[in-house]
Amino acid sequence: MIYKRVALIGLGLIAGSIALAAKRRGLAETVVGTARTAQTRETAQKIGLVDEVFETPEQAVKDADLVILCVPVGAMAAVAAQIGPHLKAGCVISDVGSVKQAVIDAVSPHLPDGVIFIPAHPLAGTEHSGPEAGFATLFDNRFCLLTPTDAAPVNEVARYRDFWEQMGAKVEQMDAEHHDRVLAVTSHVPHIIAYTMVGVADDLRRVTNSEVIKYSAAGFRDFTRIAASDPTMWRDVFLNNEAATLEILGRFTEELFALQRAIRKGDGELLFDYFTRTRAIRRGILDAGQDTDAPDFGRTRSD
Ligand SMILES: NC(=O)C1=CN([C@@H]2O[C@H](COP(=O)(O)OP(=O)(O)OC[C@H]3O[C@@H](n4cnc5c(N)ncnc54)[C@H](O)[C@@H]3O)[C@@H](O)[C@H]2O)C=CC1
Ligand SMILES: O=C(O)C(=O)Cc1ccc(O)cc1
Repeated sequence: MIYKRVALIGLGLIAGSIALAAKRRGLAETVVGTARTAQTRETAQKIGLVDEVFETPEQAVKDADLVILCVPVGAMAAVAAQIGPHLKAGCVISDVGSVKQAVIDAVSPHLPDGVIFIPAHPLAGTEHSGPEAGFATLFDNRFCLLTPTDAAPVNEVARYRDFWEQMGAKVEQMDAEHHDRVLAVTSHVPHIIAYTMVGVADDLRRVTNSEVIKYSAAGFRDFTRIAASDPTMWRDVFLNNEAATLEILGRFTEELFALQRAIRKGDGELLFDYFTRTRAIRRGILDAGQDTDAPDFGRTRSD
């Protein structure tokens, strides 16, 4: 056991997976939770996701040694304001938001002295959401990035790292701004590209009444999976990682125009060289052993 009492705020895919993974490995004596809607609370209770479901975040965090905010990034500030005065002295508070600097800025002002904030981001998920989407093996062999400030005691960071490692994750530490720049490239912009491509195909379908969906090949199917991700969550990601995503999107559109020009000019050499370079990147990922077990970026439970 690492923490006696763990409280999860928001009972969706990530909180559900934490509850199941922590229970599976006996990392907490008690895991409690709360969710905004009565329906989510009822479902969580019915499927036994946590030991106890509370109606309000204030009730849920009472006496908790570890509190994890598992709500959309845009909701973090309001939740922190609500629970701040009710946190146990010396407890650890964390979050799982896909963006880190904005969450630190939103949450920190609401935390009383003595509470230890260790932001985290598990690089694991699916396009599904809600309490029934969670599963115990979600974090197995996936990275979890911690972005604590210097104020967090080293021993508490080590303890929290242990918690994630025992849930199956590979834990690394970096500063929040760096995290947001890296994730803009590896996750946020790829998501907006998928949303765009599916939107374009949908527009075409309407215009030509063609059979885009019916005959969609594997590449497009992958886009549709990503583009089925939760709209609230992804709206909040872009609103809260604006600078980094805009910078990467700027570079992306420059490259896209270069490729567009090559196609128009019949510049096969440019296209071939470009695709040869990108193929090597994929092989690099495979060689690093980061794709063999991908439950999230590559496939889902239902595949
Ligand atoms: N879905 C994914 O693949 C991943 C998500 N994350 C991050 O984890 C967090 C949670 O995501 P999921 O578990 O996927 O979402 P989810 O939609 O499955 O669950 C979110 C939970 O937050 C609650 N909630 C929503 N708005 C709220 C509000 N305004 N106030 C209070 N509670 C509210 C919902 O009722 C629900 O219980 C997000 O910050 C997301 O960026 C991190 C890694 C992967
Ligand atoms: O489902 C997928 O392909 C994902 O990309 C999952 C995911 C979504 C958001 C994150 O912050 C981390 C992982």
